[in-house]
Amino acid sequence: MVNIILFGPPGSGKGTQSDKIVARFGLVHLSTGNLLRQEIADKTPLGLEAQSFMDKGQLVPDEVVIGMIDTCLEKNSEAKGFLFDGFPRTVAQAEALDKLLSLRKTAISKVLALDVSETELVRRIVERGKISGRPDDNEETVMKRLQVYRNETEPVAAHYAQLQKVEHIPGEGSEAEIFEALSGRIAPFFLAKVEE
Ligand SMILES: Nc1ncnc2c1ncn2[C@@H]1O[C@H](COP(=O)(O)OP(=O)(O)OP(=O)(O)O)[C@@H](O)[C@H]1O
Ligand SMILES: Nc1ncnc2c1ncn2[C@@H]1O[C@H](COP(=O)(O)O)[C@@H](O)[C@H]1O
Ligand SMILES: [Mg+2]
Repeated sequence: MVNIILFGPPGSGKGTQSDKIVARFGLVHLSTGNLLRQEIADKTPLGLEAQSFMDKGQLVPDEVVIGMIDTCLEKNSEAKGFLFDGFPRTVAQAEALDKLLSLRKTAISKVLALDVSETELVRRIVERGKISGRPDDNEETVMKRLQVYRNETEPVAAHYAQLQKVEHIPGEGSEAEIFEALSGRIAPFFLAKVEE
């Protein structure tokens, strides 16, 4: 299996690039943000619990998102690999993911981290807020989300850097350029499989 974490702060382009990556490589896209927004739209108890955290730019409790990912891994047991977007966001989530994958005799192949300046992140999210309908797409909430990212999510990169799994990719430029840079890091995992 090929398991990629697309890592980066809010607004760095994870969702945009995920759509292109799954189309090219056939990985299953697991975006915890999208899954949580679907739970909210469906008015499930999980969605109701998550909504208050999301609207304030806070993280949803670890056990909630880890449970969602476990269910998705189970449902997609035949997948050739996964593209994780917005997960893991805490070291506890990363450790849980490593365990869930190892139970399935697989592991994270690569963490691709998109680097974008804070000014550009805020600009993109405020712009996206004009059309997204996301209650957390406004300047006040994005500042909170960036603070949470620095405090709780950046240590996830350090966790995978210890395992030599992290590569940084410039996240500013055209979507096509960024996609080619990401694809160039993912393709070798598929070539290696063919040569085995
Ligand atoms: N290379 C780029 N240049 C300029 N704008 C971009 C680029 N890539 C994505 N965007 C725009 O920036 C906004 C944020 O992108 P996207 O939704 O992909 O980010 P994200 O990392 O998934 O954010 P979040 O974590 O908040 O879900 C979108 O409106 C998207 O169209
Ligand atoms: N992995 C996650 N852990 C905790 N909370 C999460 C996680 N993924 C998403 N969330 C919540 O949803 C919003 C939006 O997420 P996006 O990835 O930006 O769509 C995030 O601020 C958390 O509240
Ligand atoms: Mg996104």
